[in-house]
Amino acid sequence: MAATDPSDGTIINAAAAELPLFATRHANLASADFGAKVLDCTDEFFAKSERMLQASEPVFVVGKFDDHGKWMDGWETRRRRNGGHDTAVIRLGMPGIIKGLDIDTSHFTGNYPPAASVQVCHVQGDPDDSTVWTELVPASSLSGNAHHFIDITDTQVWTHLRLHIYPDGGVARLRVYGQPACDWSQYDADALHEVSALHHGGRIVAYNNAHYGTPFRLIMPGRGVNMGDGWETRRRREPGYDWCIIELGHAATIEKIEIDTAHFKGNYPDRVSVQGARMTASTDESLITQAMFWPALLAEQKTEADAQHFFEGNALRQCGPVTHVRVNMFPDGGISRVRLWGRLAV
Ligand SMILES: NC(=O)NC(NC(N)=O)C(=O)[O-]
Repeated sequence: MAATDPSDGTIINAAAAELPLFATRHANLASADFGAKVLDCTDEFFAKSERMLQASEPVFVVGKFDDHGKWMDGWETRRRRNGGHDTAVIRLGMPGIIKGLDIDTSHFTGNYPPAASVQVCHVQGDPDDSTVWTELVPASSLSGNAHHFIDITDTQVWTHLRLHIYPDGGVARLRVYGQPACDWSQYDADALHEVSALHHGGRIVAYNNAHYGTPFRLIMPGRGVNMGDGWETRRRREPGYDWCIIELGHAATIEKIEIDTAHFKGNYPDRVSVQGARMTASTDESLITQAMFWPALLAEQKTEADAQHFFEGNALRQCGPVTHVRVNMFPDGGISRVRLWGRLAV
């Protein structure tokens, strides 16, 4: 099936498409890893709705059956005989602005739903009968055993989704890519905060290369689980170095930096450095053009394999409040996590 331009919201069949930009730059807010949960669903006879939120890629296990029928890796309802359609209500792991969706019907061939739609809401706590739902994706055709990437241009913060499938069937994974929102008014303005963290609104803006791994994992909570859980570039065969730009969730004066090379042993960078900049606009284009002047926050430092490196005090150069940082790896390699703690700037 031919891929079509996602900018008009057209659904794309992944079999013919590269991953869209939103899926490479944003975290999946509907991932069980972040605490996303299915709160309610009309039916889950064949396969539990919670499987739809697993971070792992869906699998098909030949010959695996349970008491209900064929074991399927996703959410699957029974065949409806009396009209109506199935729904599932999902609480996102973090409230956020949704940039794109993937309704993934991988391995559902004779039992995928022919259409789906998505509604969203923003509520304190969980939705109830009085909740007003807003349509995010109108009823759209699905095909079997395929990704359906849907570009979203909305700017509001949402807490929950309601997935409708028409009339019934199976969805392997629902992925909701977006930018977590952080309400800084709830935080102590004088304390030190991890301003680069994903859950604090940190964002990977750009990088020169990410042949292996996924750069947004750099700003995830916790330590990496394996070498795939981080940012890794291809082997550099020409002069230069690799870099990645992180937009902080809040402008801050940086007091502490962590570079964690967990699991990178034969491919950790020889050296790292960090630069900072205060930007007025946050579009990718303006960053690239303004990137001529990036004062050093952390001069080049030798790194070690599979280790956390902490830099604070005199190890850091002060350059005032920054909104963005640029992490450099010399000449190339892999980093699992980057964390920057700072005092919030006004
Ligand atoms: N072979 C099947 O998958 N059949 C049924 N589904 C499961 N999971 O057994 C069905 O009717 O959709």
